[in-house]
Amino acid sequence: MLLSNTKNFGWRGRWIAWRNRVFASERFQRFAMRFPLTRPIARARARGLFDLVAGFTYSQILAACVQTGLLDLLAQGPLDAATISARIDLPAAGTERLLRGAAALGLVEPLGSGWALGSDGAALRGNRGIAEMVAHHHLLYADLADPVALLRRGGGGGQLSRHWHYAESAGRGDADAVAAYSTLMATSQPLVAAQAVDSYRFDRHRRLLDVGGGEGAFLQAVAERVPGIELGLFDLPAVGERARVRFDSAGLASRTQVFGGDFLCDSLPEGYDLVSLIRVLHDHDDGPALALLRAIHAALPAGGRLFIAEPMARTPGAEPVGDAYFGFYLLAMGSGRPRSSVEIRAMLREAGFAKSRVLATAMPLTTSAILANR
Ligand SMILES: C[S@@+](CC[C@H](N)C(=O)[O-])C[C@H]1O[C@@H](n2cnc3c(N)ncnc32)[C@H](O)[C@@H]1O
Repeated sequence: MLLSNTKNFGWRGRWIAWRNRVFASERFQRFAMRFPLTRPIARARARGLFDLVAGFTYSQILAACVQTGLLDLLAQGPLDAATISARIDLPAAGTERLLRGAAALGLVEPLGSGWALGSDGAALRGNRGIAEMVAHHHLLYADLADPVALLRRGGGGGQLSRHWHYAESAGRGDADAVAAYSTLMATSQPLVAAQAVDSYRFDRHRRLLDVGGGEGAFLQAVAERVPGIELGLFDLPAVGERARVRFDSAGLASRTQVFGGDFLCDSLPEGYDLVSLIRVLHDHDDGPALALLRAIHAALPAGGRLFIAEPMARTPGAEPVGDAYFGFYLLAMGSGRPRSSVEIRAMLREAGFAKSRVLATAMPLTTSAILANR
């Protein structure tokens, strides 16, 4: 017996059912491959489907490139395979296999009798944060080895939730527990900071408090752009200590104040006319996320503003990053979910913010931004 009755889903349901019957039919697929006008589309769709099927293998080739230092090595200039093999400490056959796989993905490219860095390899190397993300992905992939089991147990309980200590033990984490994730956040912050700082006039404000500010990399980027602004950072005490070290060595100690605490139960410092939440909201389930927005609303003066930046779900052109990548990443982490800008703005209204708007960013794939008025 059929469970679904397409009639219940209106004309769109009927259209989708018809389209899917056509796309699934072998006769149509054969026709689309042969007919000159549909052939390029058929090939592109097949390639897209193959990438979906093979994505994990591609990621592991990239992981091997990062782990062996292959991309860093070729960034110094082209080399022959024997030298590469000796330098990355793989047997000749393994080196050849890796080079060919990486070349197929645009990470390296053959050059005469040797090998050079490929254009995508160069772009990846240009951002240390990406290499750090790739390097920690073994934790995610271990948790995703059985995705159905992960979905059944409701997330968490694996390697990634141990890495993000606060996901398992909300509001806690000693120096050892916070070290690895804080380093990852600080090295990947350039992916976000430049865009966030470009998307809004931070110089309209006198005092900025970055809540969940990590090691202070974002505030350091703001300080470089906006000379007069006073800066505050709120994070778990062990993370705050790391921020203090960064501010001291960057000569920012006199402009910054660090507050250690748990933003899920401690009140936030007042006297800041701008609060920022950078890659923080999506880490938390709806209840705590709403409580945090309410706490920020309470700490802001009338006319104060909240700036939120993180990758958001259902961002046009960047859909897989939200609900696919972060949807499953945060599931494995055991806390939070990616939200669309529409969902975040609805939460802001619920928390008491009078108005909010989406700000344009250069690369919504990594960073979307919202500004809310108290
Ligand atoms: C994903 S990191 C983002 C760090 C930084 N904003 C960035 O973009 O690089 C989330 C931060 O929130 C902090 N955090 C998580 N739960 C917290 C809590 N209950 N109280 C205070 N800070 C917390 C973590 O320690 C971490 O530094």
